[in-house]
Amino acid sequence: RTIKQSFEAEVRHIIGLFRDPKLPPGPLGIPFFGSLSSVAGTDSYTAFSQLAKRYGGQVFLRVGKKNIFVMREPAMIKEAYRQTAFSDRPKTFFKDKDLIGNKGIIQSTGNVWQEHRRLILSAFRTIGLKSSASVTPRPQTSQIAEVMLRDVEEYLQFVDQFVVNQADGHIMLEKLTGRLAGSSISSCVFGLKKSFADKEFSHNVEVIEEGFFVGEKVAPFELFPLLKSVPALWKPVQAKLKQNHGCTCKYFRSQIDEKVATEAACDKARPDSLITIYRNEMAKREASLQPQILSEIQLMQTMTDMFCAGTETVKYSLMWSMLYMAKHPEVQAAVQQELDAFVRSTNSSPSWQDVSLLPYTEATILECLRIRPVLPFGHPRAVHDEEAEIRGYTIPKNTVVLALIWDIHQDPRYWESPLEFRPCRFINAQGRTFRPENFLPFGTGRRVCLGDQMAMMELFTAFAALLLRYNFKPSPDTTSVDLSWKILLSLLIPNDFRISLSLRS
Ligand code: HEM
Repeated sequence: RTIKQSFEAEVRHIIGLFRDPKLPPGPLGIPFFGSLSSVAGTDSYTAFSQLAKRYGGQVFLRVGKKNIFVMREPAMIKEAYRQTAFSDRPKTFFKDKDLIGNKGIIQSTGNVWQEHRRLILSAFRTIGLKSSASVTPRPQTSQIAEVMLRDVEEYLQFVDQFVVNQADGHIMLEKLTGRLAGSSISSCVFGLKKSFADKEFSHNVEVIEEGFFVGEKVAPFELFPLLKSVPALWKPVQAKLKQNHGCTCKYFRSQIDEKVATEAACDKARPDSLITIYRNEMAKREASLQPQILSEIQLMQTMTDMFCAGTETVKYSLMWSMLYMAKHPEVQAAVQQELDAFVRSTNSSPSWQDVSLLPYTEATILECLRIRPVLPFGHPRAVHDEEAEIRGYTIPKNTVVLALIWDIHQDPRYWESPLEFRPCRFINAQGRTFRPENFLPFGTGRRVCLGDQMAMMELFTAFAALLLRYNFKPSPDTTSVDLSWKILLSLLIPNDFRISLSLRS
């Protein structure tokens, strides 16, 4: 009966596609499979990019059970992503009630999302992770910059060990870089310093990393939910999802307890973490009997989300920057020259507070984010409650929406010689860095990345420290640096992260 109903629904849907002239252009597809054949055989990014080009800058298609709308024109993306109608997230298994449901910040929607986004933004301003309107440097930001510098110093001690023993060192370097990104979130956002040697912390970073691989396994079930009726296929994936979710919940629950236990020693008038600010706000609302959206469970999911959003993105961005330095020794030398001159004149290690004095270093990081944006189609959005309108097209309810940020970053209409690695494109005539309007590594619109400034602070601090201390070269067992890539769920990651580091004299 279910199969018959599904078949009828398919036929109705396909007929609908044929008849609706307001849908954006795209391939027609066949019952059950939709346009699977148009996207199979290559990675998802390339497939969507080719289709969007073929259909004039946007494409609407159906793959299995999902409607997908893909855009590659920056003006259209900005217009769509400003609208509430395009601000939802796809309904995936992660949104099931016994997993994440409507919690946290990444998957949540409606009031829950709005309240959490507002609260996190305000907490980030208080902590010093987001600029407020004022241009004067804030003491909180310089304190955070110091904390990041200390995390990076610990990272370098571990990287030194890898430099001594380089056998399989690239795997070690990748793991350490993940831990650095995680420890920054912990110390700067949660106000809890974590040592790289802390086993529980390292395990949590690994579970979050593994989440992306598990997410890949879930994808076929999202497209073809009928596959879930084959227990041998679905049960192991479902069990892994639940196990990892349980593990992260337990870890972040313990982090809240740890923070509460140390809170007494903190200055309550100057809260130093998202945990404290969140709990203070919760208590305030409880006292004034306001309807409660905030809760300990919501806080736990919000912490998980911040950790997920901020760990792999920063880790892979740093890995790409190391690969690009090994590939472009002339850029590497120019960055090192700028950094050496800074250290000679100030006798101190560069932190985020010095970014304006090191424009070429910052420009090199921006160029890495342009040429290898780690979220090349952003984080998927969705149209849910009602259909949406954009440029005369109607996008039906329940459509997944993707923005091809990487296509924009490689488009010769917006960038001169876009395939070349040229940090100077981010430096203006006055010698200062700037961000062109079609530079979108952090997305755009209502759900634009909340951690963009934090990410830049981390990348700058770590990249500057790495280049001051090491030379990057191709690994001796390869002929040249491999800049090829693959897609891991929604991340753009290096195909082969083999690289050689040596201490500078
Ligand atoms: C190089 C590093 C990073 C990159 C390239 C990046 C990029 C992005 C992108 C493209 C989005 C999707 C925006 C959209 O839906 O339109 C996003 C969302 C988000 N990012 Fe980042 N991100 C980075 C680091 C961080 C860090 C360090 C944090 C937190 C500390 C963070 C927190 C978030 C959150 C919470 C969201 C979801 C926002 C929402 O749904 O309202 N990100 N990021």
